[in-house]
Amino acid sequence: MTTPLIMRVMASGLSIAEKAGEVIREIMLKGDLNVVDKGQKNYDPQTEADRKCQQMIIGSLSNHFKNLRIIGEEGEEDVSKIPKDLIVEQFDTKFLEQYKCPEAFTDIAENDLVVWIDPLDGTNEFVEGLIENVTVLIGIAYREASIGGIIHQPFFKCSTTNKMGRTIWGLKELGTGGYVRKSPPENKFIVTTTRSHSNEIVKATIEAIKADQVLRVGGCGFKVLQLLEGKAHCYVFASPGCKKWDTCACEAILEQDGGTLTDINGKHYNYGPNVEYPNKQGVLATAKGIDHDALIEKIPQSTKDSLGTKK
Ligand SMILES: Nc1ncnc2c1ncn2[C@@H]1O[C@H](COP(=O)(O)O)[C@@H](OP(=O)(O)O)[C@H]1O
Ligand SMILES: [Mg+2]
Ligand SMILES: [Mg+2]
Ligand SMILES: [Mg+2]
Repeated sequence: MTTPLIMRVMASGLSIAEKAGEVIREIMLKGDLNVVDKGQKNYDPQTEADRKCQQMIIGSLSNHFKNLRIIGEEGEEDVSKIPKDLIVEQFDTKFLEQYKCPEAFTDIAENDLVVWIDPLDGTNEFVEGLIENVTVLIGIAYREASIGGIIHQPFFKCSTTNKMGRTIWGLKELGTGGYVRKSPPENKFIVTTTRSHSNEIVKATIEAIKADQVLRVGGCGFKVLQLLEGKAHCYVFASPGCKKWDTCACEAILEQDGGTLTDINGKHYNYGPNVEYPNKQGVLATAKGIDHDALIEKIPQSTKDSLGTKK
């Protein structure tokens, strides 16, 4: 019997994400990030690593899955022009040997899926040398909902093996892997939020939550890792700045872990092929066991009004 598509996409994504991590470390070591500002109004850096990893991920997935719809942060790619040495052929065989496809996903076809790629999440922090914040995000949507995700953290150093890089994954109805989940402390309430994209509404919303501690770090992926590993109770970003490629992988992993990721009104985003890219109603995520609805109640009405309530 052939391996179901969703398992092959996951296994290919796991291998590609690891290789993308190597590319990011190499470029960092070389020392020239070759930064371009792609922002219209505000500074929005893109480095050599964002560009090369996007080519690697899109080129490699398209090589195996010709009809897969892939949307990447750095724009359209002409797959025929992607250098051959960036193509990753491997599938993570350990993943395929260890896990069986969930019953609900055995009959998925390529054109039922949309894959959302953030080749390097936390670019601002990468440029500033805060490398722990950097992740590679591959999110899989089926029938408009996020069902699978991969977060690779290239600069994570394993304390026992000293190996650089780790890959965290989640697939609906199957489970998660690559990390050890931890609950956040019970004696205080910690919120994590943006470090480099704040504004008056973002600040006022954080104030209203009255957290005991506010962590300001880069990247949607890194903030969700903080929720998985008990470093924060919730992630609050009352801004339309995050895009579908930031949240798709994160949502699947966090929700499979028992947490929740929605907009600030508690609604899940639609990750279908024709949606707008910005998450216009912001991002609200809670770790397993944290009351998501209670957090929504704490968001000021003025914030909800300013971000709107439509899809
Ligand atoms: N105001 C804004 N303008 C552009 N991008 C924004 C943004 N606010 C958030 N983002 C994007 O959302 C991701 C997480 O942001 P933050 O680190 O501030 O929490 C980053 O992804 P990238 O680093 O992949 O571009 C960042 O660029
Ligand atoms: Mg991003
Ligand atoms: Mg990015
Ligand atoms: Mg970017």
